[in-house]
Amino acid sequence: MASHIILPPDDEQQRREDEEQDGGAAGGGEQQQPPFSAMCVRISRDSYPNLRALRNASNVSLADAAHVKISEGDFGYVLDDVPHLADYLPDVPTYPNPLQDHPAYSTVKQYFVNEDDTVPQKVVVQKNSRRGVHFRRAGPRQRVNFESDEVKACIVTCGGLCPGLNTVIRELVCGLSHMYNVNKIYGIQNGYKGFYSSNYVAITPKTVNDIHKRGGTVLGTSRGGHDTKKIVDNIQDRGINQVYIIGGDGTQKGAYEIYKEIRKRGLKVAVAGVPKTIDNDIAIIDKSFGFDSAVEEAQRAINSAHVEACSAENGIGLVKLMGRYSGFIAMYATLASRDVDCCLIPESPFYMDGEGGLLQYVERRLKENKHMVIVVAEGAGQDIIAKSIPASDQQDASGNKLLLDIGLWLTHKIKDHFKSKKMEMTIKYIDPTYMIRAIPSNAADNVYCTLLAHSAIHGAMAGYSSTVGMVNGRHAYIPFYRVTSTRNKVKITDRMWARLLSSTNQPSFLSQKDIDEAREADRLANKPPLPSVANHNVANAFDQSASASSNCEI
Ligand SMILES: Nc1ncnc2c1ncn2[C@@H]1O[C@H](COP(=O)(O)OP(=O)(O)O)[C@@H](O)[C@H]1O
Ligand SMILES: O=P(O)(O)OC[C@H]1O[C@](O)(COP(=O)(O)O)[C@@H](O)[C@@H]1O
Ligand SMILES: [Mg+2]
Repeated sequence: MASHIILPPDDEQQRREDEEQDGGAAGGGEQQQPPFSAMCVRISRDSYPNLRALRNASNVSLADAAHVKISEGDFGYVLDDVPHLADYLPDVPTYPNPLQDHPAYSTVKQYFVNEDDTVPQKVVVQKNSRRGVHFRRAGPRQRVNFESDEVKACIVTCGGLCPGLNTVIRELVCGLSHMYNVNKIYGIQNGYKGFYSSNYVAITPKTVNDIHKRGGTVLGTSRGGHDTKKIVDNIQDRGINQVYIIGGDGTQKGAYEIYKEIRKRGLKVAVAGVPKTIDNDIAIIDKSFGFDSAVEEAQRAINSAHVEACSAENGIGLVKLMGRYSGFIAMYATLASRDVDCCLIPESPFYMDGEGGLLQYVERRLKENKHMVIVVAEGAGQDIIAKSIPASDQQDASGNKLLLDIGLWLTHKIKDHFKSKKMEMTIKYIDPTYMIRAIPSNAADNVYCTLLAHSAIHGAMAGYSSTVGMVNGRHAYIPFYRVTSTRNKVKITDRMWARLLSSTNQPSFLSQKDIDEAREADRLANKPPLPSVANHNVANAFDQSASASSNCEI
């Protein structure tokens, strides 16, 4: 992985401009800070020449650097922009947005989003803060790059299930049809491989009318099967010009590959990613759709575990929840429930035996309360299980590591412990993982899915290719590379995890070394390595925004 971005090698003019800029930026004195009151900051196109800021964002491979569009404004303002059709098709025509004649929208005071509106990545600032990184605000544009009858859109869902998938599909179809009068919309079946191995299915508002009441995805989904060339060949052959891709981090990586191939071929095709993940592990965005529904459903399992535990002598209820690398569902379900005595997540190491270990805590809790509830995220404690069970290193078709069953393993360990102590106890292990992600989305998620779908449509119609997402409560177009280059994780050095520890009263299980390591990891994650000749304005902006990257933190 490259430590920073470089300019495309063929852009000699840009290189010269950058060198001139370097001098200015390095020699600049202190700038006065503007008032920072609005969520969306308006910028002027002329105020930010294009830039060597490219070199300062982290986690972007050299090959991707050519696709990064970063612009600078005053007072440390940085726009991390998304690609547009006009970037490689300079003569792409524009048309008035048909929404302007739509009766439902005629009363809206300012329906169209100003082209220069942007959304800040960080909203908590200090008096002297630089303005930091911004994303292009989502929403309908005055002019679009597609005529309604020219659009041939397709929708695909990839990866694991998540509540709300059907709602997003429904709202994409209804939004395209009702807002933009698009009537050529196709469903790709069973994930990425469906682009080249199945028929495309025509979908209309009528056929999707009731699907939001059902869990799963009516289009089907799968892991693996991403073959960029075959996918783009099919898009090209079938004349598709808007591709809506709903899926998690793996899917968004795939969407980015598709976009790059489309651009390489010079096709007039917009790619819109709608991020999906029940684990809530997608970077930058506030929260992924379906997450609230999943946390709500998890309460039912935790309640059952509590009832079982309370009804037995020394009863333990153990609930395993999803969360491969990120323990957000476990953390939020625990905080919401208040019946949980211990929550274990992948981000927070723990140990079983000895002073301060899990077994000692369980024993103490049973002696005090006669019952307890443990919530464990599926990715927790994989390192300790691997010590007792040889790890197989198996992967799923998408290359995700297959996990060992921490719930079952803990159940046996706890049973063995109390047996050796000759202490009566009962443990009930509940694994509701697939039940939680197979439900339909709740009301709040349904609304969220609708807005995401609409943002995706407005962006594609206006010629942008990006992932859509909510950033600090406002919808934004986020570059693909940004959502795929890091993973959102629970920060055990943040206040939210402290709240959890204080609500469960569990030990933190952390040694000083663990804490130091966690702090160091945060520090490194928040500080992109700087190139030798740095533009400090932009570097600082990235610094600040990175420290705000822990979404779901209050
Ligand atoms: N690095 C990648 N490049 C291209 N496609 C990918 C990449 N990682 C995953 N994919 C594809 O994205 C799809 C979904 O990925 P997966 O990891 O299973 O789920 P999710 O998108 O929910 O994380 C799969 O079809 C997989 O082949
Ligand atoms: O059995 P499957 O379908 O592979 O799904 C299991 C995984 O799906 C997840 O829900 C995550 O799915 P995504 O990667 O699709 O977001 C994990 O929590 C879980 O490990
Ligand atoms: Mg994933």
